[in-house]
Amino acid sequence: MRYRSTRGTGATLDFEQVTLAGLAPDGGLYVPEEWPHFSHDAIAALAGLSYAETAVRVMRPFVGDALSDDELRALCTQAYGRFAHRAVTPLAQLDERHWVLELFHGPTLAFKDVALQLLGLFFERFLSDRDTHLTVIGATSGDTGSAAIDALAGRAKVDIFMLHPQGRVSDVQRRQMTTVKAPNVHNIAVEGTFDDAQALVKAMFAEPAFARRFSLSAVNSINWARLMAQIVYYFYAAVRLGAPQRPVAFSVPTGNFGDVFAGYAAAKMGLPIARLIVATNVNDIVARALRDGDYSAGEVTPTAAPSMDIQVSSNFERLLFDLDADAVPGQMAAFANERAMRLTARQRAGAAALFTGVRIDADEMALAMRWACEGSGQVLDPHTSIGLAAARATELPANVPVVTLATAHPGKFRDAVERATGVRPGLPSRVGALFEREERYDVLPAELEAIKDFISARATSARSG
Ligand SMILES: Cc1ncc(COP(=O)(O)O)c(C=O)c1O
Ligand SMILES: N[C@@H](CCOP(=O)(O)O)C(=O)O
Repeated sequence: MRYRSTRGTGATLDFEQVTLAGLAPDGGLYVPEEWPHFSHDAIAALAGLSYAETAVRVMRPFVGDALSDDELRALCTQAYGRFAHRAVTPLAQLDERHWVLELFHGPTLAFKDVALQLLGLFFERFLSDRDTHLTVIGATSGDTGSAAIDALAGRAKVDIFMLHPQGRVSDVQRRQMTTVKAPNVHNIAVEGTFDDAQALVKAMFAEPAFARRFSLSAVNSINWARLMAQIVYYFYAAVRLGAPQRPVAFSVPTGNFGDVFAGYAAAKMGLPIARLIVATNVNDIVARALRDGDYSAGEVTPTAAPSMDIQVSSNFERLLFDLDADAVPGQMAAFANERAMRLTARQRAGAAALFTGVRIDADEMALAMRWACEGSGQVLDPHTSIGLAAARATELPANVPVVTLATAHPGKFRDAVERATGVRPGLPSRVGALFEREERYDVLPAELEAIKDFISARATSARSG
């Protein structure tokens, strides 16, 4: 399998190269040259397999010869061995139609662990026979940061610099990042929004000399390996609910469009997905784009679901490329200049065939959280509740089960959950004594030169190179 950039320039890469590269030098995102196809029988054969074995089968065509079957299996077994639930991503039923897929049983309590535990091992494996020290840069609205830091802390040959928007992540999220003491971990609180942090990360990749000097790599969902690992749980859940015989719908709390794009990839690979519900909070750029073709970024509004407080949704570019590739370079240039662009007719029609965008406000989120809590005793976090509210608002054929992706543990957002339900969720013991540990982070302005200077002064590759 080879990967090409959504901006259409530059060389194609293999899986190992694409994993280490992160973002393409032309500013695009890497996508596979073609989608592997799973037949009805190949999907049926996934029934009863463990999560790790399902992961091996689903990811195999994307990995190519970068890893042998045995190597891939060993890495998946190691990554998913750290999850607190034997099913890794178990399903819980809310009523006859609604299910939640619990993606928060990893070490840092959010769906990010599913991919990042594996990505940390891929980095280690691919760097083992290279004379390279990687500088991983990332932007987080709260969950990617802690998951990436957990996956990379203390690893040889990798430094991680993680940018979060100052004051806009929950106290648990911040402490999960800032109380990690490993010397290769560097936390930066940026005076701005997540979008500012993400733009700074992309700007560093766009400077070839800087990117080369520090061997930059990415842990955000701009890195293809992240999305590849997220495709697995769509197969795992759908097969448990009757696929390939029965189609399943998914409702996905959405910000950067990575998780729901992984669902789109699963559908392209042959999984019978009846609908992908793209659930946003009031930061609804993607819901608007799907509804009206208008992809225009407004100001970010802080909400009780801070991980989705995003207006520039990186992975939407991958969808636009898959639906009408020729239009993408012009659209992205327009967006860079005006923070606005329009979808083509082909993109709108192609997206409408599978996606429904739904914007959920604070009251609707709280209502859904209470419905789950009172009806089935399930305490959901604000992001998952947005997904559930959108799922309940979407009409589907009677025999189609709807799976809402439970993207975070409610304990990460205790105050918001308590406000809506009166229940204050606890934190699982695996996160440790977060509130007793000392925090360590630097506050920097959202300015490229300030961030580059900070990285230049601390990256190991600067000392050795
Ligand atoms: C808890 C939670 N839910 C949902 C999302 C949105 O996922 P995506 O950015 O892949 O659309 C995020 C952030 O990525 C998150 O941390
Ligand atoms: N919600 C995310 C934002 C970054 O998303 P990613 O999936 O692109 O890493 C976060 O928690 O940081």
